[in-house]
Parts: sequence; structure tokens; C-alpha cells
Amino acid sequence: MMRIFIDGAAGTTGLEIETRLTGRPEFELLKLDDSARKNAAARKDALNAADIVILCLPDDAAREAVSLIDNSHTRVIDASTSFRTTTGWTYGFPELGNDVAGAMRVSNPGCYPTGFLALVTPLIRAGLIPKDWPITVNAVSGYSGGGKAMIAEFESGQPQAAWRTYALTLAHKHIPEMQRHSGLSHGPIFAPSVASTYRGMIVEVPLHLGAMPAQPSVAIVREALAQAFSGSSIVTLPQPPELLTVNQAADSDRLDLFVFGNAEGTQARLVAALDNLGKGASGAAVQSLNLMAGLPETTGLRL
Ligand SMILES: NC(=O)C1=CN([C@@H]2O[C@H](COP(=O)(O)OP(=O)(O)OC[C@H]3O[C@@H](n4cnc5c(N)ncnc54)[C@H](OP(=O)(O)O)[C@@H]3O)[C@@H](O)[C@H]2O)C=CC1
Ligand SMILES: CC(=O)N[C@@H](CCC(=O)OP(=O)(O)O)C(=O)O
Repeated sequence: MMRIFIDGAAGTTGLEIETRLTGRPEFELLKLDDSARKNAAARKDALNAADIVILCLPDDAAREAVSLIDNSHTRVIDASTSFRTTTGWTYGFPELGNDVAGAMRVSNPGCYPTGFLALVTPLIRAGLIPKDWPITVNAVSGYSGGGKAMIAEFESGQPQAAWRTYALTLAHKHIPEMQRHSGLSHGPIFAPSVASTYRGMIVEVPLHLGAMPAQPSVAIVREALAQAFSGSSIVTLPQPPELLTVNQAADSDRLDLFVFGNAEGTQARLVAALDNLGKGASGAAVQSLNLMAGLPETTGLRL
């Protein structure tokens, strides 16, 4: 049995991972009781006793946790933003060709970048989108994306907006990883928003196909994505439902991709649907854990 320690197991992402791992015979979960879960000495012992640790902490606490590991065998999956563009860390998106199975340090992708990178990276690699193309990404997330604090706000009983946008300084923390792992020469314009629903997410990239140098057809774009993810049962291109809602992939660990186009074939909307707590966080972490443990990647996932 591999020993697993979830640092931050009482938080939104940590609890979801613990639920997915509970009862799995391959893993022994190391746990700290409530009085010790923020005690640095107790955390240090657990971090060093584990074969694989999963950090579900705010950025500063995640950096601290990594600094507390003083042995060479403990492997790390970090759910925070801290190491997603750090040299020496493997970006935990195996469908993009990253070697997660053999990695010592894995950064779990951000929820929005997961949708964004699945939509654009294969098209950039195929030469259909130029690296310097001006890209915009619009997105809506369930409020659990903001962790315990935002959940408390939305569930306080006070009236909440049905939808609100944010990151109006155009400097959201996910832009660096979107740029780095897509291969774009500059970051996209990113317009995220939150809806008054617990979980689920839509990430959309509109494209003027007719203005692009390769002028790819909608069919070519769809085929490039289908080919890129042909080996995956997590990232797929299902038939679009009649109504595409923010809850399309909620309560699952799937990443559903759609390509819509106008009749002339000059414009497209690339759309990714996922659960911010599924493939956007806990599902991706469990997928990476499976690979690092030498197990089939979908073990214990909800597809
Ligand atoms: N929610 C989401 O959809 C996603 C979140 N993430 C990332 O995952 C990480 C966790 O997020 P999320 O679960 O939403 O956040 P939460 O706020 O829900 O949970 C964070 C947990 O960390 C605990 N914590 C804080 N500081 C320490 C510390 N020094 N030592 C031990 N525990 C500590 C908190 O304790 P307490 O309970 O006392 O506050 C809380 O239980 C973040 O980096 C976030 O950015 C990534 C993808 C998606
Ligand atoms: C709705 C909401 O507030 N979402 C969070 C992102 C949640 C997330 O998954 O970000 P990390 O993976 O980087 O933690 C935000 O925009 O900051």
C-alpha cells in the first residue's frame, strides 16, 4: 500500500480528494486530527512519512509544505498556483504529453487553464492557430471555485448576483500558466466569471477562423482536437446537448470539448465543459496520483 497524505484535507479540494480515495485498497491515508492539521511539526512528520503527498492549500502554505519535505522519496502533487510555471515541476496534464507517471513534483493545473489548454494547445501544435494569435478566453465557474471563503459568501443567506465577472485588471493568476503551457507568445485576454451554482464550469475561446493564416475549417479544427485526445476517456468530444449549461460536466471528472461554427465556416466557438472540482482540481489530482502509483489513470474517477 502506498502512504498518501493530503495536506489541507479539511478544505474544498482536499475533502473531495479524500472522498475519492477513501476505501481504495491501493492507498493508506495518513491523517491529522483537527487540532494538528495546521501544526507545522505534525505536518512535517506526515509529509516526510508519505510516499505521495497532495497539497490542497493556499499558495503560501503549499510553498511551506514543500520546504518541510527533507527526504528524497516523498513525491508531491500540488493543487495550488505556486509551481505551475516552475522549472523542474511537471505540469499535471498527461493528455498534453506530460510524463506524470515518472514525476517527483507535479503541479495540478488550474481549473480554467485545464479547459483553455485542452482547446488551444493541440491547435497551436498543429499550426492551425499561430503562436502570436490574439486569443480571448471567456469563462464561468461555480462558486466552489473560490474555496471555503466564496462558498460561505454564496451560502450566507444574503442575496447574491446570479452572475458576476471579475479579474477586471486583466491580470488573473491563471494567465501565466495558460501562456506557458499553450506555447503562445503572449497571454490571452481572460474574462472569468462566477455563477450562483455550486460546481461546474464553461471555458470558451472564440476564433475568427476566416482571418487566420491557415483559414482552417470548423471540421478541421474539430478533427485536430479529436485526434489530439483520441487515446483519452476523460477528454472527449461528445455530441453537443440541446442546451449547454455551466453544469454540463458537473459532478464528473470529465472534460467535454465542443466546436461550434457558423454556416460560412469563418467563425468558431471552442467550448470546454468541466467540473472545477473534478478535472479542474480533485479529479485531475487523483488521475495524476493513479499514474504515479502505476495504476490505470481513470481508477476511482467519475466519467
Ligand atoms: N476550489 C477549486 O475549484 C480549486 C482550488 N484549487 C486550489 O487548491 C488549493 C485549495 O483550494 P480550496 O480547497 O478551494 O481552498 P479552501 O479554502 O477550501 O481550503 C484550504 C484548506 O487549507 C487549510 N489551510 C490553510 N492554511 C494552512 C496551513 N498553513 N496548514 C494547513 N492547512 C492550512 C484551510 O484551513 P481552514 O479550513 O482552517 O481554513 C483549508 O482547510 C488552493 O491553492 C486553490 O487555489 C485548485 C483548483 C480548483
Ligand atoms: C471562482 C473563482 O474564484 N475561481 C478561482 C480559481 C479557482 C481555481 O481553480 O484556481 P486554482 O486552481 O489556481 O486554485 C479564481 O478565479 O481565483
